[in-house]
Amino acid sequence: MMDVSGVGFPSKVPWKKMSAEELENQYCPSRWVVRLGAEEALRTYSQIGIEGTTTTRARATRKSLLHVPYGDGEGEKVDIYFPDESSEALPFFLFFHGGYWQSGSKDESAFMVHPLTAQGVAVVIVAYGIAPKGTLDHMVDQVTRSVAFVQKRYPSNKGIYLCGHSAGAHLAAMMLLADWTKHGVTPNLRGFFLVSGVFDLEPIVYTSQNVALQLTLEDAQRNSPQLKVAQAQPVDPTCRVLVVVGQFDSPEFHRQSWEFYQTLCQGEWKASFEELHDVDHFEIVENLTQKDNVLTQIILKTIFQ
Ligand SMILES: N[C@@H](CC(=O)c1ccccc1NC=O)C(=O)O
Repeated sequence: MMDVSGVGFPSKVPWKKMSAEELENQYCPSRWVVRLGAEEALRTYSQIGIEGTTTTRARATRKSLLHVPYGDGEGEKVDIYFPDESSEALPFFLFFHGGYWQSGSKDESAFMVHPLTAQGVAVVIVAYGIAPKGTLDHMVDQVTRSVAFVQKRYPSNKGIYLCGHSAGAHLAAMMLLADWTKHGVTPNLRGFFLVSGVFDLEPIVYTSQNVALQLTLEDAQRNSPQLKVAQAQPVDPTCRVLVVVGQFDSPEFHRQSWEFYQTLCQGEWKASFEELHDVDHFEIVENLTQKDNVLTQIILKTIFQ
């Protein structure tokens, strides 16, 4: 009989039947890049991130507040980039970089600053304490505090939008589950952009990524929005959640995004799903440097709808 639900046993845990090599491959995004070799793809990604952030782009040309602390801990800093207008009644777009919770930094992740600030959006690039020094639980706490910080500092904001890439999409998705009561503020969350994310962390435990992360199965389950989001209530039921994956992302990354989207739909979340044509795990973010890019346009349309 056909499984019309699409979430029956065979489709739900295909990774459990994979060999260790196949699982490693599925969770190594650079191996799925078709336009370049794996190492060159990673180099290009970090080069575009650095160029977009420092030398000629965001920091040189936009009004900004750099290395602003959102907490007392080491590295708990954000960079805030502003549009030309001086109002603080702006939409705020927060970005959480990827790198499997063990690489990347805010200083090379300001990809989208130009096209978004040009349209009147303030962009906040968030740093968090990566592994092996930082634990995943601590990163989730840091990200929660960074969101609360923006709401407290800019109470007249016209909406807070969270965007994460890959591991950063996981951190952003954890904010769907956050308990804001202990932070003394309810952020004005209006949208989530979850780009090429990982939402069920259990398979990661069995890959080489876990050497630095040291996740137990319990850590992975506690930090898996896939397992928790159906029970969570949106603070604002009109808040949009957009799940996006690249055509050339691996089948496991496609499965992760699709199943997370389906679970969101089973709850009360206003979710949508997009597979972006002709892009891989890295181009999907690199292209946010361009104003005419399809994801840039989706983001702007969502913010200004
Ligand atoms: N070592 C990984 C790197 C990686 O996954 C990655 C690198 C930059 C930004 C996001 C990444 N993936 C998930 O967070 C790879 O070779 O694909």
